[in-house]
Amino acid sequence: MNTKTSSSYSPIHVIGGGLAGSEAAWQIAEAGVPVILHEMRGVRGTDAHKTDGLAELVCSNSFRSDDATSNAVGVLHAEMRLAGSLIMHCADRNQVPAGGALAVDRDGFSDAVSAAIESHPLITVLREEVRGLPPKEWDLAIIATGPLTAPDLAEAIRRETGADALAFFDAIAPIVYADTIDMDICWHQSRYDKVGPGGTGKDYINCPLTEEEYNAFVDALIAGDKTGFKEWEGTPYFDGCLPIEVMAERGRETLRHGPMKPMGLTNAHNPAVKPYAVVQLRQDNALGTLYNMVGFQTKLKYGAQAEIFRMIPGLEKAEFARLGGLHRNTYINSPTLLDQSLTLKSRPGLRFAGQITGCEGYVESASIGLLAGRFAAAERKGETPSPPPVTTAFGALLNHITGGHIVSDDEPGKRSFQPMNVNFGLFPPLEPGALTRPDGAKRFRGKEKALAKKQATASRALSDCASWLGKTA
Ligand SMILES: Cc1cc2nc3c(=O)[nH]c(=O)nc-3n(C[C@H](O)[C@H](O)[C@H](O)COP(=O)(O)OP(=O)(O)OC[C@H]3O[C@@H](n4cnc5c(N)ncnc54)[C@H](O)[C@@H]3O)c2cc1C
Repeated sequence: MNTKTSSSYSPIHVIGGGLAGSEAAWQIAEAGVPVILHEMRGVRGTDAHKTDGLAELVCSNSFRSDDATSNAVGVLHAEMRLAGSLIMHCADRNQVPAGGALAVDRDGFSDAVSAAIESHPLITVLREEVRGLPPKEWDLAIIATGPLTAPDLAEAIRRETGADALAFFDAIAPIVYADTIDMDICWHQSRYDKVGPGGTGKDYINCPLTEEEYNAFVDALIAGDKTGFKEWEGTPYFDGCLPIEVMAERGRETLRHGPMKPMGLTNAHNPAVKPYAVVQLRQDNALGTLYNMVGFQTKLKYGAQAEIFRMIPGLEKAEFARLGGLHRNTYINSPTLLDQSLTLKSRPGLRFAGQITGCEGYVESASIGLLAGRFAAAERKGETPSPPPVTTAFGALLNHITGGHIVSDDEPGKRSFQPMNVNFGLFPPLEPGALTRPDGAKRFRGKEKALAKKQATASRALSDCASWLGKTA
């Protein structure tokens, strides 16, 4: 095996070159420790990945809100940037306009991550499927094989952990060729004309529906031909990623209050008439030739998808670059299995990272990869890994996964562990008296208080993260 080893340390093995594994490998190498990154794509694919590129985004191209002042995922972005994240660096350089969100050109992003990893003097990439738990010689290793871990390794993990496999469903949304969207019916506008970084307030394409069109669309969704998935019956959906037809089944108005809400949008072709519902499409590549249907993840059969989505005004002649789909998503019961440095308690030296630990989302997966990489590098150098304070977004998410924050009588493993996006509910409450109005008055009114709490939590997180990293925020 030809490995790059211009370091006195022996290598750490990272299995899986997705968002978490790529970030973990980068952090280890930047700490001066060599890495061998094992990625199976190129030899074996998954049901959702389409390329051999590292850190491929399997569905949406959005890293969600980039607002570090009052949004938890925006705070996580900022903390990752402070910690020298490769994933954030490449996302920032491949940004496409998306209102207040950070969305990326998916190919440009993955190419940038691949180039940085493959050219790093301390990282060796091996294209191979790892079929079992790391052998003894790999004394330090990280498993970051994601929700679509190949079956042999998934079975080996199940045998080692002894726990029943946990799983839920994730669905992906279709992507449309922009030049097949009828712009005599649709118009460009961001909700409430919000202007994000590099944006114009016109970042989305909007398709208007009348009440009659909306009702016909909902009926068609409910009647549509669904993918058969009997073997997975009883597996729950992740609530943040419900298939659109499942939302439609929950009530006629559900979609109009969810992904099809018309608020903050004015039909440029007919400003006097308020649309009853709106379908939004977000730019998916830097060229602006592809747009994804926002919140339209689906398990409808391919034929049914094309037919039903062409009922949407403006999409009558839409051609799809990719249709939606449904995938099983596997994760481990981390609160019982992992310690605070993401090490498997039953096998010192073996860490887990990314979505397989039970976090949810691209940014969260990458951030847990970042932490696992730092912890493993510290261990290799004979240092004690130091977890981030629980007041940071890193620490809040880590504590959700490892269960360290549970102070009730319940054992961590006894609660039902559900994958979760980062959110302010995971952060500890503010210290008494932490909220003060700029004018010095004590009382906040209504929404003002909720916003002030988020802002104070965000600012505490960034300053504590900077101290943890030995930097200034
Ligand atoms: C269908 C689907 C849609 C999703 N959509 C979104 C979304 O829109 N937005 C969002 O924020 N999150 C989404 N997620 C959730 C999650 O953010 C992504 O799955 C994310 O890619 C997880 O990052 P990861 O690094 O943990 O796993 P991955 O990015 O999947 O990386 C794991 C890597 O490990 C490799 N691998 C697997 N088994 C082996 C093996 N045995 N040997 C070697 N290599 C192996 C895989 O090829 C892959 O490259 C989705 C998940 C799924 C399953």
